[in-house]
Amino acid sequence: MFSPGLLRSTLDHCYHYRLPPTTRPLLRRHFMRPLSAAQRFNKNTTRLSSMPTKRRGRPPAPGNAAKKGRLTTSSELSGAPEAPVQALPVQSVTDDPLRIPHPFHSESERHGIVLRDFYPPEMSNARARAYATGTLPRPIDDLLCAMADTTAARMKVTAGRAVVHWFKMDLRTQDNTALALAARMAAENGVPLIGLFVLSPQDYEAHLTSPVRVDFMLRSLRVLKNDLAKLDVPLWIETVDKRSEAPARIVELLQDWGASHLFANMEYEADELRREAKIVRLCAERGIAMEVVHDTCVVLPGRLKSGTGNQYAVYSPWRRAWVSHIHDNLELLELLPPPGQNPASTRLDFSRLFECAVPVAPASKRLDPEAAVRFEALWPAGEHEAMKRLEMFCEEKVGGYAKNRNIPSVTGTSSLSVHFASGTLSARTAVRYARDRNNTKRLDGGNEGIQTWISEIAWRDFYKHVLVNWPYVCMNKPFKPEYANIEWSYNRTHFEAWTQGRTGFPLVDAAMRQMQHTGYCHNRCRMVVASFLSKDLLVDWRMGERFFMEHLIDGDFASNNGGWGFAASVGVDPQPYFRIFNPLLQSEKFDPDGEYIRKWIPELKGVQGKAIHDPYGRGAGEQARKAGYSEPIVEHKGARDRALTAYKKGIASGI
Ligand SMILES: Cc1cc2nc3c(=O)[nH]c(=O)nc-3n(C[C@H](O)[C@H](O)[C@H](O)COP(=O)(O)OP(=O)(O)OC[C@H]3O[C@@H](n4cnc5c(N)ncnc54)[C@H](O)[C@@H]3O)c2cc1C
Repeated sequence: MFSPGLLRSTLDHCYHYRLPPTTRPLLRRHFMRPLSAAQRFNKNTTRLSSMPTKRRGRPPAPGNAAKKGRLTTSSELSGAPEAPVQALPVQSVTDDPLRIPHPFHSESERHGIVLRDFYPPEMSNARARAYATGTLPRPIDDLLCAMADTTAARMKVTAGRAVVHWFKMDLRTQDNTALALAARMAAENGVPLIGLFVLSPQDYEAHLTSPVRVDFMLRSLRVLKNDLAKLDVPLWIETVDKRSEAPARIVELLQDWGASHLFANMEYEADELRREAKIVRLCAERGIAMEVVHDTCVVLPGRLKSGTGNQYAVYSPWRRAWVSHIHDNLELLELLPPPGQNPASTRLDFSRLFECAVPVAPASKRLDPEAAVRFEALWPAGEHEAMKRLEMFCEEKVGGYAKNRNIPSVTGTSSLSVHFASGTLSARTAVRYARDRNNTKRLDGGNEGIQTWISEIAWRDFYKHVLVNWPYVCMNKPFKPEYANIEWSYNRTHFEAWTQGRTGFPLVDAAMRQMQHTGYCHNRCRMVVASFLSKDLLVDWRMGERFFMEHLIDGDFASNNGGWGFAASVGVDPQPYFRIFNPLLQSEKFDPDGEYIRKWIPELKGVQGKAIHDPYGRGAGEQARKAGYSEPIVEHKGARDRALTAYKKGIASGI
């Protein structure tokens, strides 16, 4: 059973969406205010306009969804044809100034940054700012309103034949908020708990999920399925070809199983928040209660406010607030138990569900057999492996973390990001485990390695907080909208040299080869290569962001976007854009003996001394050339000047 403190915190996680009294009227006001002419136009012409209706960048028809039930008609949710629309005069979308795309939108489409199969053109900077100021509802507002509007309906729902937990990026049984709540409800009502996982190949395309990440998730699902089976809990895996069909299919499954409660943890990306808002409403229409709760962060996004009542946009003060909030609310670090045993009758009553096999990856995301074996050996999957890795790191490495974490040739970091990204480990468990090993039992005192490591996990929370409050970062816009006006380069030769580790800058090349080979790259090296692409090559940072997502095993939208924002100076980092990494100095400082470079660039194995950092500039050019290593594709000083000019001009352009 849960302790009182833990129960409180769980309910807080669960019912945060019922909104603090001060927020609720605000949101209500926002959603109930009369529609502007432009909004009325958008609402009426959604199907007449050329814009697709399912996309990350489009807000819900403002002010309306809840009241008019626009999002909850079954036909819209199921994608079935609707009754013919009365022909309305076709007006230009430019009637709504916020719908005018950004002037450079065709560049971002042409270079695969905005995926037009799924999303609208790149939005204007004005539209991004409208999200920032709350003039446009954020995706989280959609979900909060859906939850608020369905409260009465959900409260009335009585226990059905089963309770369902929908696993998403929370592939674990330990300390899983929604799963624990589902399990408790099932136990209290004497009905079985059922696990559900929805595999959507289209989502993998739209979200650029890498094949290694899909492979890791599927392997983790196998572990999860076995663990649940020991508790007589079935795990049903449903493949939904069209992502727009997922909401209706989920409801259908619940109805088949006679389940009247569905639990899920919240995911903070725009598509997911909007999808969950739809499912909440659809479920409520069908007499099913869907509960979406916070779980993935230690501190709920949006919970911490600065002295002026605003959301923090800078990490350091936010982290101080994060630490003191946890110290004041220690129940945030209490861990939830795994589910208990299902009734024995489950095996009979739901026998078919136990027969469900974990599918193979969709064709476009499948690893070749050699790579599959390699990645399985490199990255054992599942929550037991995550715990083993956490214990081993805290026993052997965390003490030296502050000293070693920036040295890529040393295995000084935890490599747990893959587990956080797939949810095989909760961030709470990691923080709690490390804190308990600290002599002060504080997050900001005692062992320096532990403190530093916990503050890195705080970065993960911070970037999710940024994503929730500035959701346009999830719609291909930079956090600082005016940085969208920089005239980036789309030089294919440069970009490919970067992706293949052939830029002639050894540290950059070593890092990119590490990523290609292992699906992972050291944090310092991620910063160096991201800075190199966006500043030295002036290539649109979003091409790099995409490439990372397509190759990383720990690809996580918020952290990846945050990291790119930091390195390209377009994000929350308060440092000015003219702080430009010098790849040579970075190499000398963080890989002084060239150990990391030699490991990943066999062509340079024989290069001795300091020449390893710059073979062509330091007398080892002939040797490097003979071994087939590229010459530098740019000259840093000139590239730096070019970047400074382009940044300055773009920001000043005032678009
Ligand atoms: C350009 C760029 C892209 C990145 N893309 C991703 C990504 O897709 N997914 C991802 O998980 N991390 C990303 N990061 C952050 C960071 O590089 C990785 O989290 C880290 O290298 C993972 O290694 P580790 O688990 O050994 O980290 P450790 O040093 O052991 O840190 C522990 C945990 O803290 C979190 N963390 C550490 N540093 C950061 C950071 N800078 N930002 C956010 N969280 C952090 C991670 O969850 C990490 O597992 C990116 C950083 C940059 C600069």
